[in-house]
Amino acid sequence: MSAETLEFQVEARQLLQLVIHSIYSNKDVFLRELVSNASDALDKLRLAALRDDALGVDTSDLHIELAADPEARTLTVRDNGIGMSHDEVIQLIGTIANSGTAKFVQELKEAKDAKDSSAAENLIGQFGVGFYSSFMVADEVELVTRKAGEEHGTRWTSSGAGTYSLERVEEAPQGTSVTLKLRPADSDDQLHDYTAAWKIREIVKKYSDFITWPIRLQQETPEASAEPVNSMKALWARSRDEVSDEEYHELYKHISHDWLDPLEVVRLQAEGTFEYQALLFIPSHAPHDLYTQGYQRGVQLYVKRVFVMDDCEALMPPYLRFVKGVVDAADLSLNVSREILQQDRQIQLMRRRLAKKILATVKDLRAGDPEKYATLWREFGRVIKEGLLSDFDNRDAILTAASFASTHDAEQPTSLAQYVERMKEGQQHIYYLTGESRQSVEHSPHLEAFRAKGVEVLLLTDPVDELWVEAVPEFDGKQLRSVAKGELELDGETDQEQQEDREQRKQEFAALLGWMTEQLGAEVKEVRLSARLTVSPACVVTDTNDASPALEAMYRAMGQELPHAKRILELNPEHPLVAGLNRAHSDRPDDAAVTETAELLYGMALLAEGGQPAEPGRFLTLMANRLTHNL
Ligand SMILES: Nc1ncnc2c1ncn2[C@@H]1O[C@H](COP(=O)(O)OP(=O)(O)OP(=O)(O)O)[C@@H](O)[C@H]1O
Repeated sequence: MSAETLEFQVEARQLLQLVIHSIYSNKDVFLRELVSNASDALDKLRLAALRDDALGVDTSDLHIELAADPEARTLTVRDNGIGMSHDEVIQLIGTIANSGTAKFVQELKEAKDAKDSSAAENLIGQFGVGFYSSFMVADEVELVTRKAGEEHGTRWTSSGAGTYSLERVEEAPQGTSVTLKLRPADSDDQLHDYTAAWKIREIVKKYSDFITWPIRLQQETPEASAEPVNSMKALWARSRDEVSDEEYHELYKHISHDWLDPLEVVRLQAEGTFEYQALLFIPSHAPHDLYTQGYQRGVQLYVKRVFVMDDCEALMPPYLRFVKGVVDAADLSLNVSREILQQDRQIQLMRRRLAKKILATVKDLRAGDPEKYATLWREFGRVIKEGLLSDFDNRDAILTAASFASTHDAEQPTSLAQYVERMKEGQQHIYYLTGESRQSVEHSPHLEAFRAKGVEVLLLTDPVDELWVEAVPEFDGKQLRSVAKGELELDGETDQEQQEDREQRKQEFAALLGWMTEQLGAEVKEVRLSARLTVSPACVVTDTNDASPALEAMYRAMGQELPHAKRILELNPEHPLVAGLNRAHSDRPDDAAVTETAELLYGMALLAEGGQPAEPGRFLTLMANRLTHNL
């Protein structure tokens, strides 16, 4: 069969261009990526053979082989793993499945155009370019592969420009070999001589020592090739002081496909009836697709050092899906299925313990390394808060680990414990305000009385905040209370005098309030006086037991319709506009100007909280009318 020429998918082509003209300084990592892929392929083959007797493959000597030819300037990475079919080669090598690719490529291009090489390097580091990193060191790459169980193989070749060729190979060994036609060494560009045995050894030791398959370096004398370059020691089974941070970091990169170091390493050894070892990593940045459906969790399951399963969802609750690592359990079958794992009581206990350990680590970081903690919370706080809705057992641990923006400090987020410490005398509640952005909530009229009295309010602007505040009743015995809900009674200040004052005001405004409630009845359930406002004339609040508009919108987006709850319009009786409206209503109850002003007041209250009137056009016409009258 003759060769076919195919085009790379657009994003893949763009990414390749950026890799070829790479600004990524550490070129050595290409070998780590190829060895990592080869190791995964061996894991997959062993599992496939275990599950399917009929596959008929020889798994007695699974290994990775590195062969260099200094004359021809080639380096080959060969494995006798699972291999790829013709279609898989197109799918896996010719395209990039990652959903964030287009955005990543765009950002990378911008960084390159701006000649900002550190930003570009950082972006590549966050995304990882896997197999394509070969093109950092090679002019041409050839991949020959035969999938286990198939008869023919496939040869893929490319120089990394727009296209690649595919060709059927009648006789190919099972597995995959990748041959790089190396570019000339250039020490200025950190492009080393990758045909030198010492260099290859150095790279493998540094990046791939823990790989559980033998990595053999083919040399002139066959005897020398028998000894693997890597030690193959499972890092999770070794004690902490035997393993360097670098070794942990390289294992993390292999598991996660991240190119950056993890933020924190977490170890756990459980002994007793159900023995397991866990080596977990908290990444230093959130992946692009953390919030997309089907995001794969990165915890791998091993049974007695043998890889069993990738992204094992039974080992981590969904809100800790960003955690990567390895769990090695002693007493499971190699054939264990996902379904069995989900139901296994021991696994459930393990999952609970792992979650607790991660949360305890977050808490410890807060005290011991505030800078790391700040990064962690910035990157993953949003997803950890999802646990407040699903992990009842760990609710307190999550609340304790969490940070929130607050009116106390424009820059520094606060913990709930710190908030409670700062609570004013007589204050019984933890106050919060939810909204779309810090900017919109900070200017919300709902905060006015709190600001005036110096009472701190948490500013919650993640979508998940709307949900968990409904589900979490209290922290440390203090109830959480929205400043935009219900009747405001600032704690500890309902003294006799104020009560009387309020009663009198109510009577003065009773007629206006009754009339406005009727006028605006289609949209609001009540118009009343406010204790919240000191500057603005009006604001809208949600009744105590009703869902906020944001929550309603959220349920709608999830395909669930909540009954629409009308809200309450609150007026500030001290504001000249409200006082004037009250007078005008009692003097000229039938004047259209009074009706229009009442409607405008409601529209203004909606705008003040970042919303908008139901009919913005009508609002503007009324406003123009009123302004014209005043000229
Ligand atoms: N040696 C190999 N044997 C079998 N399949 C392979 C081999 N190398 C690559 N593949 C397949 O090609 C896919 C793409 O590889 P590539 O290195 O580009 O990305 P990745 O390893 O999935 O992720 P990342 O880009 O984050 O490193 C792999 O997921 C794997 O399915």
